[in-house]
Amino acid sequence: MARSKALAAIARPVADALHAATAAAAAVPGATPTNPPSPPSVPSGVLESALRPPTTINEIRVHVPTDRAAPTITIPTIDGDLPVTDLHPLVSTPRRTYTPAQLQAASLFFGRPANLVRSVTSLDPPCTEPEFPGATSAPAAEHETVGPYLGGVPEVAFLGASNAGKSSLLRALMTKSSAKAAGLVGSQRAGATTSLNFYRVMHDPLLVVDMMGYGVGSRREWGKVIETYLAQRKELKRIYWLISAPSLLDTRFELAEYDRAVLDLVTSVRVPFTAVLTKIDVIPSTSAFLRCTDALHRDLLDRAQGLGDTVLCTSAKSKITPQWDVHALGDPDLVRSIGPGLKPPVLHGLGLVSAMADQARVEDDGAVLLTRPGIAAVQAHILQATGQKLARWEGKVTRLATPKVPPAVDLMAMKREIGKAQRKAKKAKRRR
Ligand SMILES: Nc1nc2c(ncn2[C@@H]2O[C@H](COP(=O)(O)OP(=O)(O)OP(=O)(O)O)[C@@H](O)[C@H]2O)c(=O)[nH]1
Ligand SMILES: [Mg+2]
Repeated sequence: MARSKALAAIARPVADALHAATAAAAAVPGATPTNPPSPPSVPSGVLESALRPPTTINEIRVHVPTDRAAPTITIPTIDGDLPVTDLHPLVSTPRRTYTPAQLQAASLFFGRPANLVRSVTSLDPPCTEPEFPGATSAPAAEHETVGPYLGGVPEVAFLGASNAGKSSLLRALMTKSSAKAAGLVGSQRAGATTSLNFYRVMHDPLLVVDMMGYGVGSRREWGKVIETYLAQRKELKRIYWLISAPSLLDTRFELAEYDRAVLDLVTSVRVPFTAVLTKIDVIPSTSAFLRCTDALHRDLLDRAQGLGDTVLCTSAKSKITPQWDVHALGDPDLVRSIGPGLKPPVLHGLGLVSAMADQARVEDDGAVLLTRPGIAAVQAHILQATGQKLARWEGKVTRLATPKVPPAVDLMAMKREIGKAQRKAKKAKRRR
């Protein structure tokens, strides 16, 4: 009831904002969002405040001295280079950390067969008024409720704009065969998922809901379904709000108008939520990665009233080679030396993501290949959000003769391997 009231209070402004944003996008077919003016540079005095992230991080410079003295990392600002230690409270990502055993336990849980148990296209009361103007016209809606069958089971939902990567992330959480059997596929076409789809792993008391998207490519009546579901579903324990890295790169690190409106909606329904930065494999550099997470944090701080607790970073691609500066941010010695608070896995960059990957492998040319970055962390997060006991699954991990998930990344070993591969490559080059 309280949720409904809160929703009623903001539904109209949200719908208006969605209308404005979607109509603007629809007005010029194929138009890309106009780039906002560059944010002003921030004087270092402002950066000292631990409450707000910086509004500019253009580039990070890393200087690693040859004499093994402590390296320095600086960020250029209008007041000169700012040592990165000063930025620690601002640029570090507060996130839950999981032990390797917990991550393995979560993967083990999701490694079992999962099913699509229900698809819902419309919720009672029937939707009569379009809430996402600018979207295409509606097919005849089939009205149904989620039903008593699924009542009482804690659930989490994947919310995000069309094409944000919701279905792909869910597919990455499950085994290939479960995802195939459940018909869970990602699609290049925005608006591919047209219903609320409830998935369940075995008979465990946990449902993961893949939602239809909002924004460009969505349909009018979906907005009402999304709002009603978020506001009224008492089983909903946590919302995972997905923002794709390509969309942030396109808009020069600004959230789209409709994403901001949805952030306000999510905040108003008072369901805890977690932001997920998806498709991190397309991010071209460490500084772009920092600016993506920074943009999300800024909006979470400004608008989410402390409800959105963290930013998880994921790629649904099974293997990625980040193009980031491996030596700068993945080097544990370096990481340790730059400041007490700035150590893995809190650090942005490769250190953070590789710590979240199931496995990191060094290729012959020294490139690092990460397997399923962020996926096990999302699995563990979901288990915690729905009250599953990770410890119960940890026990099973140790009893398994061959754990399905490879051991967690050893950054030191990775560093040694990178050095070895690079020396080998150099030698081969000299010989040629
Ligand atoms: N590079 C890259 N592409 C991705 C990733 N995740 C999803 N994609 C692609 O993004 C597109 C959209 O993915 P979906 O999972 O269908 O997105 P969605 O949010 O479910 O979209 P709707 O169902 O339309 O709301 C597909 O072409 C995917 O292959 C990722 O981690 N990396
Ligand atoms: Mg989908």
